[in-house]
Parts: sequence; structure tokens; C-alpha cells
Amino acid sequence: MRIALAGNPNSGKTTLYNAITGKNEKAGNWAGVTVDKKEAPIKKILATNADLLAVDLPGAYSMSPFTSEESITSTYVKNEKPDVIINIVDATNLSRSLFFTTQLLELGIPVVVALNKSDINSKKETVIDIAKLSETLGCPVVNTTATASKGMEDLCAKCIEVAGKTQAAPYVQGNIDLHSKKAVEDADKKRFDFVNTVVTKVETRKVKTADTNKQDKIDAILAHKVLGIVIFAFVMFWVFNLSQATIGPMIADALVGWLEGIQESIGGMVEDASPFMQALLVDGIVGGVIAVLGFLPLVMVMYFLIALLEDCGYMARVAVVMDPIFKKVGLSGKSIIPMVIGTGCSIPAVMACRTIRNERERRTTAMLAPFMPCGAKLPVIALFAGAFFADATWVGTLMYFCGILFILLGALLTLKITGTRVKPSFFIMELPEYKIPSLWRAFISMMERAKSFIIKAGTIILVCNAAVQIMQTFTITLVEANETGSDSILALIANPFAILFIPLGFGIWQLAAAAVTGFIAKENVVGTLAVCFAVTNFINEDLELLEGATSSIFNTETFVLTQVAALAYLMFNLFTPPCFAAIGAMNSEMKSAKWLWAGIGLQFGTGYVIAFLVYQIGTLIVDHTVGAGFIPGLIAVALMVGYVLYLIKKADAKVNDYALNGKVAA
Ligand SMILES: Nc1nc2c(ncn2[C@@H]2O[C@H](COP(=O)(O)OP(=O)(O)OP(=O)(O)O)[C@@H](O)[C@H]2O)c(=O)[nH]1
Ligand SMILES: [Mg+2]
Repeated sequence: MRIALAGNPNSGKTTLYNAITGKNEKAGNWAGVTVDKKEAPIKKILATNADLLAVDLPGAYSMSPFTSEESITSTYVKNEKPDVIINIVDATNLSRSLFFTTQLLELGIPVVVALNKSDINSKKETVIDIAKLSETLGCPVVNTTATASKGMEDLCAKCIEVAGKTQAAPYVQGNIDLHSKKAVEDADKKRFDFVNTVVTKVETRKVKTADTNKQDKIDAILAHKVLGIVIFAFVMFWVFNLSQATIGPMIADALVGWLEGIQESIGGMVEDASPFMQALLVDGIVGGVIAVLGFLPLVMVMYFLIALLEDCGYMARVAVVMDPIFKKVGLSGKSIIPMVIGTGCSIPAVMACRTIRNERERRTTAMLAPFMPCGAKLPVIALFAGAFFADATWVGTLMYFCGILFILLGALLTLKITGTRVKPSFFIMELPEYKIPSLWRAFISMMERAKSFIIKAGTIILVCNAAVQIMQTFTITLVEANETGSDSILALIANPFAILFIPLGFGIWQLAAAAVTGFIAKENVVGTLAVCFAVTNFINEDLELLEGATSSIFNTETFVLTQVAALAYLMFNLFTPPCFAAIGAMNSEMKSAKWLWAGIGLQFGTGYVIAFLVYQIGTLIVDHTVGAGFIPGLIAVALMVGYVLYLIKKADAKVNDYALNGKVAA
């Protein structure tokens, strides 16, 4: 038996789904977290009857969808005909929620209403007469608190009870002309009137204005147009400080020590094997994986903090703060949600673009969201911040805000190139109430993400490291490469790229190889460097600054990477296209090959130009002379800029053309 969970955004569908299925799908304190349907069997303890299947759906305000994720919900309940619908209603906002409820009740599928967040109602002394509501709606109503798994048995029992039965709809719209805006509006108004009479009948509120005033006062500061941005910068600084400079590295130190112990014992076990096999297993596979895993605590602390910020309702305010800025470049505050999600991983971030109604805005956001430093890029940031910049915190924060800046610039460029005159899209975001974030939920969310980080390290990263180790050990004729590996297969493949990177300050084959493997997965940058330089522990003293600017491993006899070049390299890795998986997600959300290739082109262009500017201008400031490869680099950058200007001009001409024709017609 299939039970669909449907209801308004942010009503607690996913939390309830997790409670009855034992899954850990992402829930968050804002509207539009779930963008795709998810299915899982309901836990046996909740129902004596076996095969119950729950389907979590994206939030919807009505059966006539506005956004593509809303249409997933309406299409699902209409076409897939679930056996029962659990309509999750936010009990703190009955009048808004029941609009959708009355529509669901018209479908002829048995409905059970879950009056969720009933804990908040008890606190606020809002009382809802369940018996009366159930009688008026003609379906069972159950009080639930999904966060505490309360009311779940009752809910499941009611579902089994109503399955296969018919319910009379309390309100029937009748036939109207769906093409007439007026007719639809009138019908909606009538429905609202009906809902309001129901609410007045069943709900008694003890009005507590003091409470809402307190929220408004906090919002006046946190969502203030200027102060809000300063506070956001301050908050992100602390997120990076705790995750990358203080708590994160402390835990990482202990973890790496322990992992190195394991590596040694594995080394002991294969003492008798051939030197090649030893190197492959101990340095290549185990060493490379450990180098990446060493950063796990940093990533976990960051995930934990972001989860807390999401849960308390702060991130929804950030969207409001950013809205006016994003509007100027043709996006809206809605685009900030994919970016917040992007600090975890670009794939769900790109998928979250579905909540954006305007097609151009949606594609632009999907193309630019990967500029946010995701969890996989964090180890790269931490490595370079630690190795080259004693104060690790500002590097991470800077990269975060550079990500936002490049998103804004990219959006502006896209706007100019597509030649669209911006019709400001309205951004209405319901601000969730502030609440004390749950440490437990943040912990669960952190563990869920940590699990995928570990799995990735043990699979893709492991295989890549092994491949890199093998390619570094042998020449193309399959004899052993020299000590430095400069005649190895890896060097052979990486050298052409290294030449392209000379104007960016890192024309070194090892670094080029790491940047290239980074397109498979960004953690590979760290893994490949670990294998190439035979370093396992990037966290502790190995990388402490030497006197002067650069760290020990990047300051060998063969090459010296300056601080400026290191920053350019870091930015190149962060702001070129994301990993292949994220590009796949971009492809499926954009649904246009032209946009996809333009997006990848823009990402490559951005990374290259930024790295060039950082390296050349930085070198000019530090050494009073431009860096290597300045002229060829300048030509390459000028060509890219020229091409973009040409596209803008072409778009402008098209727009003027329209304007002219318009005049003629008038
Ligand atoms: N106090 C309280 N909070 C709840 C309850 N159920 C859910 N929440 C919170 O409400 C917020 C939204 O929960 P989600 O489960 O993500 O809501 P959703 O309906 O799946 O939202 P979308 O996927 O965006 O449509 C989260 O911050 C939850 O912790 C509840 O019973 N009581
Ligand atoms: Mg959800």
C-alpha cells in the first residue's frame, strides 16, 4: 500500500517521512528543501500490517502548480493514484494549509490529515478542536509532532483504516473555465472563504503578540539590508574559523595520527612484497586515501555548523538579505538557497534550482551554484590555507565570498549575453520562525554527509590514487620512471596542461595532474598531490611554514610555488567546472545543451582569468615584475574577454532591433 505525504512547504513532510521510515532525508527550516519524490517502506513497529510504502513529495501550496517541484506533487497524486494521502498540515498555520487540504479531498483518494508541529501549538496555547475539524473535513485528523516521532502509530493506523474507503469532499469547486483568470481567482477566493469559516470554527488562539514582536526585532537586525550582510560575513568567518582553524584541525590531528598507525601496520604486512606493490598499496592507495580522510573532521565541523544555521532559521534570512543584490543581476533571493546547499555539495544544490520559476533564472543559478566551495573543495582550501597562509581562516572566508562574487558577476554576464530585459521576479519567501536548533538533527545531518565523504574516499578517490601512482611509476614503454617521475606516463599526460598553466603560476606537471584529476572529484586534488609528493599527513607539522613564504613540499629543488601562485592555484581549482557528477546534474536541470556548454565554458573562463589575474597582479605587487608567461596569458585572456564582449554586443543589437521594430509597429 502506497501512502503519499503531501502538504505545504516546510510543514514537516520530510521530518515525518524520516520518522516513519527511519531514513535520513534532508529536512531544513525553509520552504523548498525537498525537490524530488522519495520512497521507502514504513517501519514495521508502526503498523501491524506489513507492506506500507511512504512517498515523500516536494511541498505545494495548491494543486495548480507554479514551480516544477510543485508539479511533481500534483502530478504524482493525480496520476500515480496513491492508496492513501497523508496531508501534513502545519498546525501553527491552519488557514493557509487547509486550502491545499480541501483540494486533496476532492481527488477521491482517502486522506488522513496530520496536524503537525502540534508541540508549538501547545506552547503557544493554540487549541484546535480535532473532532470538529475531522467532522467538517470528513477525514481522520491526527495530532503529530514529527520531530519527536509523536503520533506516528496513530497516523499509520488511520491510514490502514481509511484505505479503499470513500470520503465525501467538504468543498467542491464545480466546473470552471480554467483558462479564465477571473474564474480561477473567484473560485480560489470562494475556497479561501470556506477554509476561513472552518478555521474560525475549530481554532482558538491565545494571541501572544509579544512573541511575534521579538521575532520581528531580531529580523530587523539579521535581515537588515546592510547590517545583514556584515553579520553574514561575520557568521561565515566563524564557521570557517571553527571548522578549519580551531576545532576541525584539533580533531584531524588525532585522526591522522591514528590513520598513520594503520598505514604503518599495513606497510609491515606487505614488507615482503615487491617495492612496486609496496609503493602502490602503502603510498598510493592507503596514503592517498588517508590524506583525503584527514580532512574529514574539518568538513564535518563545517557541515554541523551549517546544519545548525539552517535549522534555527538564519539561512532563510540570508536569502532575504541577498535578494536585493541578486535582483540587480537578474536573479532573486531564491537563488541563495541552492548556494547555501552548495556549501555541502553542488549536486543537490543544482537540483534545488528546480524551485526557481523563471527558466532563465533557473538555468543561470544551476550554472553558477557550483562556484560555492563545496565539502569536497574544503580539503583543497584547508591544504593551501595551512601550507601557505598561517592564518587559515581568512582564506576560507575569502573563497566563500569570492564564490558569491563570481556568481553575481557570472549572472550579470549571463544577463547581458542572453540580452534579456529583466522583469523583476517577485521573491516571496515565507520566513520560518526562529527556533533553538537541534544538536541531534545537526549531528545526524553531519553523519549522513560524512558517510558519503568516506564512501567517496574509499571508492572514486582510492581508484584515482591507485591510477595516479601507477602512471607515476612507469614510463610509456612500461619501464620504471626516474626518481622524480618526470618521464612517467602521468608527467606525459599532464605536461601539455602544465604549459597552459604557466601564465597562471603553476606550470608544474604534478600540480597540473592534480587539477585534472580534480575534475573527476575535487578531493582528488589533495589525493593526487599526496601521491605525487609521497605525503600522507597534510594536517600537522609536515606542512608547517618554512622561513619564507612557501611550505616544504612545494619548495623542492625542482620548483618553488610562491604564495601568490598557491592562491592562484587554489582559486583555479575552486572556480573552474565542478566534478563530473555535478556537471551531470547541471545537464539534467538545464535541459539545454547550449546552456550546458556555455556554462562549462564560463566556468573554465572564470577559473582561468581569475587565476591569471591573481598570479600576475600579485606577483607584480610582491616582486615588482610580472610573472612567467605574462604575454601568452594576456593574449589568451584578451581573446576570452573579447569573445564575451562580442556576445554582449550581439545581444544588444538584437534587443535594439526589437525596440526599433516595436516603434515601427507603433
Ligand atoms: N517544532 C516542530 N518542528 C517541526 C516539526 N516537524 C518538522 N519540524 C521542523 O520544520 C522544518 C521543516 O521540516 P521539513 O521536514 O524539511 O519540511 P518539509 O515539509 O519536508 O519541507 P519542504 O521539503 O521544503 O516542502 C524543520 O526545521 C523541522 O525541524 C514538529 O512536529 N515540530
Ligand atoms: Mg521536505
